[in-house]
Amino acid sequence: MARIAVIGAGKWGQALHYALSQKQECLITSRTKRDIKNFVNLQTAMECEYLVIAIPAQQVRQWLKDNFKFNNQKILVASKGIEASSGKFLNEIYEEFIPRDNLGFIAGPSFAAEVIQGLPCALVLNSLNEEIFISFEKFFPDFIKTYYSCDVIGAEICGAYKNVLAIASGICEGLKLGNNARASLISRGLVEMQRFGEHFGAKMETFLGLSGAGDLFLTASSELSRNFRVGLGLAKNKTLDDILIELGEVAEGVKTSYAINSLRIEHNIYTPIAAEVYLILEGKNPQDSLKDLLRT
Ligand SMILES: NC(=O)C1=CN([C@@H]2O[C@H](COP(=O)(O)OP(=O)(O)OC[C@H]3O[C@@H](n4cnc5c(N)ncnc54)[C@H](OP(=O)(O)O)[C@@H]3O)[C@@H](O)[C@H]2O)C=CC1
Ligand SMILES: O=C(CO)COP(=O)(O)O
Repeated sequence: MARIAVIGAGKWGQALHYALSQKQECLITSRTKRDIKNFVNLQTAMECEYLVIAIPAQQVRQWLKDNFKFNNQKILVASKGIEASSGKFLNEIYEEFIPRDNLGFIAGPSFAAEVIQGLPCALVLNSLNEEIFISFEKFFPDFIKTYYSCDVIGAEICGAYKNVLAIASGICEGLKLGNNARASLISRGLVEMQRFGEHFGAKMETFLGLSGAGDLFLTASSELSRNFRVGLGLAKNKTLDDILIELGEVAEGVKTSYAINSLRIEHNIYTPIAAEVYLILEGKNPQDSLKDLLRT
């Protein structure tokens, strides 16, 4: 009997399933049935001792309410985002359903499209309980180097915030503002997300490592990123609806922009780039926004 299962067979769930199938049998399940080796129903997956959950951040609460039965499973959360309706981080939502000692959170630069080809990458497994890291690290294949961190909130904020910054970077690219502008935006974005994180107790070093700078540099500089592609579409004055239909996959930065906007107002945090992304999503002209951000 397999001891580990992935829940959610989107891009990231399938890539993690591929990776976690290298050393042992790994089950996978999803809302929509798929022709994938070891695809099982949800009940069978839920019987595993170890679960990796890769569903969009905005769906997590409802999914947990409707489907999850806690049976002392150890869980790695693979999603990146902040719940827009409440401004809650994913660790806060999961902790409403599962004891925190059973929870871990994946962070770090990891495009599913590369992981599923077995290309090397490094991930951080974040948990307040180091035993979660020790339990899960042995499941990962040689091409994924894993690190431990206890800075759960830092990892959550990095993974969510960099998606919003990737939208801004995609806009900058789409408007052909040049490499200098993009590097300015990304590095200022790193400072911005660190300032936001500090407010919630995140550690500075998390922002300088794989979860922060690592994932931000990756996502904010590649068309492999869905969030970056949302930015490219916005720069072409496409409607958000058209962009998301064309994408056909989740771009977490869109809803997370709304969450960050509410949190920055509530907590009075200076987040100029995320604020402009929010305004663009609400209809501001991207060119005006980038001018407002980059001019002296
Ligand atoms: N793709 C990547 O490179 C990476 C993605 N992530 C994060 O992983 C998460 C998932 O992303 P990804 O897999 O790429 O997204 P996709 O859009 O490829 O897939 C999302 C999957 O979530 C499932 N899903 C959607 N809504 C629900 C729901 N209400 N209940 C249950 N399942 C649902 C769908 O399953 P079904 O198709 O069966 O309906 C769908 O396949 C995101 O938070 C993303 O930021 C993190 C690192 C890398
Ligand atoms: O989180 C990711 C890579 O680490 C994937 O980013 P996108 O969702 O923008 O494709």
